[in-house]
Amino acid sequence: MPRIFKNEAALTPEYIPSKLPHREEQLKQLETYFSGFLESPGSMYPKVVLIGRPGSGKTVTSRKFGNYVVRSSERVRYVHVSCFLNRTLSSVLKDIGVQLNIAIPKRGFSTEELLKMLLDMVRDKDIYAIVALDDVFHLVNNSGPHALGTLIRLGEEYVSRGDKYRFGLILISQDLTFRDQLDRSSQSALGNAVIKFEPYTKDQIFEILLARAQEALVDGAYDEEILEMIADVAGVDEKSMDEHRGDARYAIDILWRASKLAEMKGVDRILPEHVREAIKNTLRGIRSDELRMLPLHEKIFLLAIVRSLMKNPNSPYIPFGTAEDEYQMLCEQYGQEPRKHTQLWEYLRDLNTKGFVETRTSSKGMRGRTTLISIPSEPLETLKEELEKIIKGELGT
Ligand SMILES: Nc1ncnc2c1ncn2[C@@H]1O[C@H](COP(=O)(O)OP(=O)(O)OP(=O)(O)O)[C@@H](O)[C@H]1O
Repeated sequence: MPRIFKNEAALTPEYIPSKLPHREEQLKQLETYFSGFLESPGSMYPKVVLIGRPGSGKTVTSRKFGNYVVRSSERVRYVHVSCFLNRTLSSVLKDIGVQLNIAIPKRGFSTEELLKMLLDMVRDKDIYAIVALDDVFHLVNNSGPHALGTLIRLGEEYVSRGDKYRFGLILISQDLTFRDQLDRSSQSALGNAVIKFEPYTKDQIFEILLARAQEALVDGAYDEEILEMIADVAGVDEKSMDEHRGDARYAIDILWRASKLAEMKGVDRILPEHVREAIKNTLRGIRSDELRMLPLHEKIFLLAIVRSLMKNPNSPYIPFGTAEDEYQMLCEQYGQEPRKHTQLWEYLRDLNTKGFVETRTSSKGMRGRTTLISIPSEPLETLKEELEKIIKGELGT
């Protein structure tokens, strides 16, 4: 009887979820740009560029649109080509051929000949397709801008052959630098239709995780707080330049790893400690040097946070006041004069900036408005041992 997963596949990178929270707008835009082509295939050659940082949902949104295309039109197909795997024009053309079930010879022909064969077959079989070129900058970087220019300017080719427009084009990339490398007329043929994918905020990551968790995990195997804890490290944050911020892939990967850990340990709930370990596995190890550099009382305060969290293994967060009480006790134990309340806030801000802790304001109603603290990326036991060792050394006890 499974205890954590009900459908583990829903946490794999290839999975296309039934809902795409926060990408409804982009999907709608795609539908609008291609509506003329879908209603009247052959009447136009629509081209759209999707840009955004890794993990911002470009691929999954394009594929989801592909499902819509197939559902809503009997005549138009959807072809998704990875330019990471197909870095030359001939390789791209062959992949399009394979997906459209058109036999194109593997070798012995120039790119121009391959293109001509593809276009002839598409016309003879009366095929229409929307082609998405994912990570298209790989094609430009490896084969030069001319390769992509050829595809963009297929419109002229159809006209000169007296054929209809057979394809629509979706170009997916992290930014628009690939477009700047194209020659003038290809740029103008490409046009200005650009759909932007902003990095996800913490709240957005939370909702994405919630939707995925509902598909993948057994009810009761996770608390929403567990998902918030992951959202804290994966959502965009003005303070952090971490490249993973805003990346849904990273967030889903952490959830999957934490679920796996819970499963391996034979328990039926994902605990904060599983999340910490999962995040630690995706990142660097414990940052002893950075710990050492903190002022003594900031270390004691961090240790107080760690100890408070350890007393509450089921919850990822503790209120500020709890950490403060624990800090007072620790100061007594270490024979230290406690620092003032305002100084502790300064420490908290610094610990947050350095990535040791995350903070959020508690939701209204639940606990009143208070600052909640979590330590998402370090197993507490190792952090506690390390801090105690350093503090002892510093106090010479
Ligand atoms: N809004 C969303 N809802 C649910 N899952 C999402 C959402 N956005 C992204 N994902 C998931 O996050 C992962 C990464 O998304 P995707 O591959 O689409 O990103 P990308 O922008 O194409 O990144 P890259 O540039 O690295 O290819 C996938 O597993 C995808 O299913």
